[in-house]
Amino acid sequence: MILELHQVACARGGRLLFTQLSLTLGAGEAVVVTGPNGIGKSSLLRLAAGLIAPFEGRVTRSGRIALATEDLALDTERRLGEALSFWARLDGLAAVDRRAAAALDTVGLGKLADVPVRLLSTGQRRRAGLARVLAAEAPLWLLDEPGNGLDVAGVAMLERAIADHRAGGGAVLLTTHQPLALTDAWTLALDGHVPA
Ligand SMILES: Nc1ncnc2c1ncn2[C@@H]1O[C@H](COP(=O)(O)OP(=O)(O)OP(=O)(O)O)[C@@H](O)[C@H]1O
Repeated sequence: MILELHQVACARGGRLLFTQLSLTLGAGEAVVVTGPNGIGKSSLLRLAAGLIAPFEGRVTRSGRIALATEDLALDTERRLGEALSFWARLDGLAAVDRRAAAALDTVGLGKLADVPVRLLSTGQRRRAGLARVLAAEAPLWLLDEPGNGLDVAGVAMLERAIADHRAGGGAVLLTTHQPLALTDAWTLALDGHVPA
């Protein structure tokens, strides 16, 4: 088990968003969270990441996580390669520069390692966010709308990265409004968990 949510309820701003949500993610599994704007998809990822506490129920994780949201979480003043190495070092990983370079190559940004993060385009920022996830080598990926702003090749790269991560025993919980080609992924429709 990489992630388990047991009978979880989530409240934000004093409002109950969803209740009675149970979910188990094991090695190689992927769950796609669906639902309309504002239903609580990002909140669910934050719960899974441990950034917010459940109102009720229990969240259990067995290892490190890599979370990618709208916020790039890379130092905008650093060069891209250095910004990625910084995170990998913080995660206590070895060979951080090599790891960062490999991740940048995978997302197609290998030539931009020396460019300051603030100069990246929208899609390049998305790719950089995925590079941060790749470099973290965490078993659990939590991806909030990872395809936003990506071109066709970028979406294909994202799908491949997710497949490789799962093939290596990782798990993925993600939200998306756009269709992504993910083999044998479960869909979790949050609509079914909105309190009456
Ligand atoms: N820090 C916060 N304090 C209070 N309310 C919040 C907070 N963060 C989110 N909310 C509220 O929680 C609800 C769910 O937000 P969330 O971002 O989880 O939705 P979502 O399903 O991801 O939406 P979208 O599809 O638009 O990204 C919204 O009504 C939002 O206003």
